[in-house]
Amino acid sequence: MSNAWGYGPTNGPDTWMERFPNAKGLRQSPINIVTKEAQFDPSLKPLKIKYDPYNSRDILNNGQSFQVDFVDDTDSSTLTGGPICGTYRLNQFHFHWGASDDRGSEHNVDGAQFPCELHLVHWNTKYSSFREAADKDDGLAVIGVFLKIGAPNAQLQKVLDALDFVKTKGKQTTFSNFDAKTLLPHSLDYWTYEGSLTTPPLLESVTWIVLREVISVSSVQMAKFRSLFFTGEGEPQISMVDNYRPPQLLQGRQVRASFQ
Ligand SMILES: NS(=O)(=O)c1ccc2c(c1)[C@H]1CCC[C@H]1[C@@H](c1ccccc1Cl)N2
Ligand SMILES: [Zn+2]
Repeated sequence: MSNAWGYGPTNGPDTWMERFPNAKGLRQSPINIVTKEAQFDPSLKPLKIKYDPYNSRDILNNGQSFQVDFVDDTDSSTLTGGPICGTYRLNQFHFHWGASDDRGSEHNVDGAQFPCELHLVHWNTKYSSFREAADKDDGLAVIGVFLKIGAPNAQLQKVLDALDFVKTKGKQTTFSNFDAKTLLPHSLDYWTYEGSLTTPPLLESVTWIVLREVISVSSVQMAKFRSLFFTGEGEPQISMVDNYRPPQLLQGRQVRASFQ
């Protein structure tokens, strides 16, 4: 079996640089956000997020996480404003989580990790497709949302209920009429910096937009994330947990805040 990248002891984040030289780049993600060093930038615009539930298509276990894919052939689910120029289309969202509630997020805030982090991935429509945008400096914009242990999240539960049908790598099922906006917190205050994909190919093409306000998730709901497997049907089962990359060096980058 090819030694595909993953999160295990022999193919995890510390080995990725062997096959993906971007790992040693100067704008890698995630990072630890030091809130006192994030400078308020009054020129930053509010985020404008318009998601159409009609665009949600399916849910897939891709062997590293699970993702909800969106039809992105029109401008009906878009991100504009904020730190970006132009219009970016929602392509998919996915999560990263830990084996226990004390870890799991990719970005840290003042050295603290959350049990889970949601990524909503958008691509710049100045390019013809996600794949064309994926390796351009201004190609992608990812909204990061932290999940914190608290009350059960009814909107998230709609996604978690579908996980029974995508337990193993490669499993996919229809997931229609889902409004991704219902996963967002009330406040759209954010930190932003120039970074990369947090998994191979680690392309340095992402404008990161990390929301300050968290959404809730219960411990029972976190256990549902951990019921997935990295492995395919019929293979020895390896639980899908700790699918996060640790924080990378800031390398002189500035983290800006949309709020004072
Ligand atoms: N944690 S994250 O948000 O920074 C992140 C990291 C890596 C990748 C993704 C999201 C997503 C974005 C859509 C495609 C998918 C993926 C990919 C798959 C097939 C081909 C290219 C690509 Cl890039 N890679
Ligand atoms: Zn991600």
